[in-house]
Amino acid sequence: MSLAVRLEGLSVRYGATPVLDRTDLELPAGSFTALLGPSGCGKSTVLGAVAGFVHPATGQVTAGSRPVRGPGPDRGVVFQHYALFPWRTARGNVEFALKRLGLPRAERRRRALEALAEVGLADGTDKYPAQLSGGMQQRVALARALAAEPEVLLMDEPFGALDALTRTRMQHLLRELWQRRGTTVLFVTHDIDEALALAQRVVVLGGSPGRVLADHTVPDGAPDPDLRSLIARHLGSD
Ligand SMILES: Nc1ncnc2c1ncn2[C@@H]1O[C@H](COP(=O)(O)OP(=O)(O)OP(=O)(O)O)[C@@H](O)[C@H]1O
Repeated sequence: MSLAVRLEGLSVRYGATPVLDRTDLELPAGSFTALLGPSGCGKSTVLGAVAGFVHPATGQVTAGSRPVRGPGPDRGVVFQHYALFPWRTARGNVEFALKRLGLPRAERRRRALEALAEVGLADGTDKYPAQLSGGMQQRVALARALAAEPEVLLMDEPFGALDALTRTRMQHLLRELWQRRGTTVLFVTHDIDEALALAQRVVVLGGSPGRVLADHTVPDGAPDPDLRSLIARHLGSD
């Protein structure tokens, strides 16, 4: 089993405040893991450490075979707030993100159009963010992350601002994309049902400073109410 991401003894402090305490986590290549936990337990901090935005006080984060020293194109990030440039079209936003890869213009365009089609926005490529719904803007953000062909997709409550129906649609889209592409996904949420609907594995973070409280495999097939209650208990016991 090859690992896409490894956290070894990761501790993070913001100033004098410890936020994560010696956290270990391994993400096998191609896996889909949800990171679940109450507000403030350090979920975004774990994701930020893998993305390379947050630096460990102690411990190490490895992506592929390389220690993480900062952001890189091997790790794509999707946030709750889409952070699109309002003055660029959907295609322009995706193409712009590809500039840092040093790809020729024609290749940037090809990849942008392909990624936008993959997220169901083939007809919206020339629209500006203000002309797109929240769900569509999040599709652009997803296309922007996927167009760089990252090995790891890091998602921080990406559907948290969407209405229930759009959210369900986006969850289906994400599952499909993951199955098709085999990208390793780390998905932060505080919604237990979202975690169980999407992921193969649910890691519960909690405590202050945060640490891994539980790590569950999600069986394929029908929802498992016992697993749901067990995870809910872990969340409640924080
Ligand atoms: N840049 C920062 N400077 C200082 N404290 C921070 C910073 N970022 C986060 N924190 C604090 O660190 C703790 C963990 O934050 P983090 O955002 O990782 O938690 P979270 O579990 O993702 O929370 P939420 O579900 O609310 O997004 C919180 O107490 C938060 O207030």
